[in-house]
Amino acid sequence: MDVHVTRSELRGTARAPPSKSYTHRALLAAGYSDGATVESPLISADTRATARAVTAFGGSVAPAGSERGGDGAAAIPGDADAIAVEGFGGRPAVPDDVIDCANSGTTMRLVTAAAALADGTTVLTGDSSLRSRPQGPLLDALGDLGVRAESTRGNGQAPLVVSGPLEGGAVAIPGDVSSQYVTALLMAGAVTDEGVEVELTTDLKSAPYVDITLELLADFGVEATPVDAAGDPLDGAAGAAGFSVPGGQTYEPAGGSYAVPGDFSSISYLLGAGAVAAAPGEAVRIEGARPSAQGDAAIVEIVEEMGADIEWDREAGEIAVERADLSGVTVDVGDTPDLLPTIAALGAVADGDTRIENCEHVRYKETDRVAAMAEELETLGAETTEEPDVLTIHGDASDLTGATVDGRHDHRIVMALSVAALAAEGTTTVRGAEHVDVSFPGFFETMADLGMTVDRD
Ligand SMILES: O=C(O)C1=C[C@@H](OP(=O)(O)O)[C@@H](O)[C@H](O)C1
Ligand SMILES: C=C(OP(=O)(O)O)C(=O)O
Repeated sequence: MDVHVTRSELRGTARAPPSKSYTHRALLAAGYSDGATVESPLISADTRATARAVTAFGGSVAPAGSERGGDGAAAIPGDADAIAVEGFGGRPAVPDDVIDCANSGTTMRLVTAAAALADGTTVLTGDSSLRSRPQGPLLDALGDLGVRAESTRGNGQAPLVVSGPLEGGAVAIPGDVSSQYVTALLMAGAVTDEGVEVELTTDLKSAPYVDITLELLADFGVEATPVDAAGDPLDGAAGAAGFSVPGGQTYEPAGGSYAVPGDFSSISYLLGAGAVAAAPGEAVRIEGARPSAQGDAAIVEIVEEMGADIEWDREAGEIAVERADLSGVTVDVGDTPDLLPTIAALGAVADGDTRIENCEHVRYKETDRVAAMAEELETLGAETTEEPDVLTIHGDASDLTGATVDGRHDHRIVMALSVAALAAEGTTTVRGAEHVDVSFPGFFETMADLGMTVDRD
């Protein structure tokens, strides 16, 4: 599907969708439990993949309050305000079919480790994008823990074959490809007999996502600890040399339910759009923005540093942003890879250079987002410089004019280019707009409600 975005003035209030990262973890944690309710979940293509996996392992998912069973993930309406999960306990059944992780890297990593707990063989696949992403370090780690975990093509990419059961043990793994490998091992390790000790062989990228994992595990009564090189406990994942999770634990959320916070990766598009295109003298307001362990909340400070006037009432979870003349910034995205597309789009609108550093791991997402943003912003008239680990957008040499740009089958590229389109002369066509279904299904409806002129084919 193509959408056609015309330069617009925005005003009014939007609500952030629930966090995709928290929803994935809450659904699987509920699966590891004897059952729990996930409140305010994100219902999207990616989280439906995790819900399907929970069902495949012998659990069940249904809108809270509905009859048990039903068609599982597919039957959950997009506006479900809670999901009742029947858990499979610590031992997943061997699925009777291939688990399709669709476009979701988080699902594939977390479910690969879960599959290792089953006393049999599970096959996992995904769409062409997901089948091109790296799974090798997790497969090697599971292999070192005594599990058969292989790529059918022998190249560390899906389809994958996993044969358990995983008993636990000590394992070393790189931290600079995907933090999801660590999350996966910690979540599964808690229900093994022996527990899992993870040693990192490199620095940890995307560390705040492991903090999300640690926070959620604690909320489910599961203990997992980041440690320094001496093995001493740390308060969080930043700078950790490893992680330790005892076995034999039971997932049990306080009160039998878990409430998912708003998604700051999705908020970044709403905040960026307001900073670029809020009507003169008016603000764009965002609800559902309470603080959590999400590293992507850094977008507030980043857009402020670019020159926008932002008010964030953390208690109420409300952000207000007005349009501003933006200036370029230098940002390290080692902890916040998903912000690169948004920051790059804003850099194309700002004066001066925007330099996005420490971004090599952003090349391993749904697409190579460093190259994709460089190329598609240049189609709009921006000037960029791409290096292996740095993307620079030269705002002074960027004069955005509407054009046809390719969303690269990547939800974040689609949404970031739509933000850039708000500052371009004329109309911009964004191809592949349907991919917002992965993390923000109502994105274009939300933007239209704020005043974006958007037509769809
Ligand atoms: O754990 C998670 O929920 C995620 C971790 C990040 O991936 P990496 O850890 O692979 O950088 C991020 O890009 C992804 O959108 C979600
Ligand atoms: C990369 C992302 O998610 P995943 O790794 O789950 O595909 C994302 O949401 O930007």
